[in-house]
This record gives sequence, structure tokens and C-alpha cells, in this order.
Amino acid sequence: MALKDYIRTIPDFPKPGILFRDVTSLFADAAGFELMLDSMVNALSGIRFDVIAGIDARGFIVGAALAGRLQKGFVPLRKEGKLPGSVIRVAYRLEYGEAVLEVHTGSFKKGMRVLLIDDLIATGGTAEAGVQLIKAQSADIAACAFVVDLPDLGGSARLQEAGHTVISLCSFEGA
Ligand SMILES: O=P(O)(O)OC[C@H]1O[C@H](OP(=O)(O)OP(=O)(O)O)[C@H](O)[C@@H]1O
Ligand SMILES: Nc1ncnc2[nH]cnc12
Repeated sequence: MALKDYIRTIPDFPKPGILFRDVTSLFADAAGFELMLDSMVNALSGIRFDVIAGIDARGFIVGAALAGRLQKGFVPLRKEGKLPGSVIRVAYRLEYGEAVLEVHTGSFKKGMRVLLIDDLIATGGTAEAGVQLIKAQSADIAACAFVVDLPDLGGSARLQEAGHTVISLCSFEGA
């Protein structure tokens, strides 16, 4: 089975008109999860990075598993109000709403190469907020990697236009 076949689609969630690409069905399947990690490790060959930054919440699942596989540290980029220390914050828009992402100050050292990970990129608002949090600490983005790309929503193209290396393991056309 291809990676894409493990991901189910639920219409009108969380709002009417949104086709929700649900990775819980992929995460729940041991063979699917293994295929996802193997594919990500393969796609990342040739990319040099020091640490993984994962985006709350589904990006934690992919990012932390990958960090374990590759023996890298993991830094959580969290939704607002969850991190106990001093934080840097960025407000952003995503396909179906608005949110705030935060990271602990001092999470990255100057010049560190950070791999940004999330389960999915749609408009790219979330990923761009993650990029800002990393750059605000003078670290470098090694690449931005996603399991799923929704190319019609333009996020991956926006990241590429900004000069970032973008990796995605599968895509769904038609948003
Ligand atoms: O490219 P964008 O339009 O910004 O959308 C992508 C983001 O949307 C989803 O997260 P969501 O905010 O729904 O949070 P969750 O992982 O906690 O469900 C997804 O996991 C990405 O983080
Ligand atoms: N269509 C979609 N499906 C799942 N997660 C998303 N995050 C933003 N848009 C999404």
C-alpha cells in the first residue's frame, strides 16, 4: 500500500468546505507508520541538520519519532500558553483559522541547522510561523519536511519561493 492510501479524507471538518486529510489513520497502522518514517529518512538523505523542530500537535508525532530514529534532539513549537519558560511568539493564519505558535527562548544556538517538521502543509501559514520562530533565534532552516502536501493551497510553493528546501512524502490535489 502507498503512503497516501493510509490517509483518510473527511469532508467538512473542521468547517464546511474543508477536505480534512486525516493522518490518524496512518499513525494507527504499524506498517503505515514504519513506511512514513522510512520514506522520511530516505527523503532527508543529503540534508545536514542538528536538531528537529516539530509543530504542535501532529508534527510532534512525526518529528519525535524521526528524532528517535536519527538520534537528534527535538524542540517543540507549541500552541500558545503551554510552554512554562520565557517564549518567543508568532501569530499566524492557517487554512481554517488563526493561531499562535511559541518556542522557548534559547532553544536553538546561533547557526544551528534546524529541520522543521509537520504532518501537513496547506496554506503554509503554520510552517512560516515555525520558520520565523527558528530564525528569530539566529538558527538556520536546513529544510522543511511534511508527510502531506496540499499543493493547490500554495504553502509549499511559498516556502520554496522564500528559498527553503521543501520535502513532502505525498500530495493531494484539489486541496
Ligand atoms: O499550512 P496551513 O494552512 O498553515 O495548515 C497546516 C497546519 O494545520 C494543521 O494543524 P492544526 O492547526 O489543525 O493543529 P493540530 O495539529 O493541533 O491538529 C496541520 O497539522 C498543520 O500544522
Ligand atoms: N485540509 C487539511 N487537512 C488536514 N489538516 C489540515 N491543516 C490545514 N488544512 C488541512
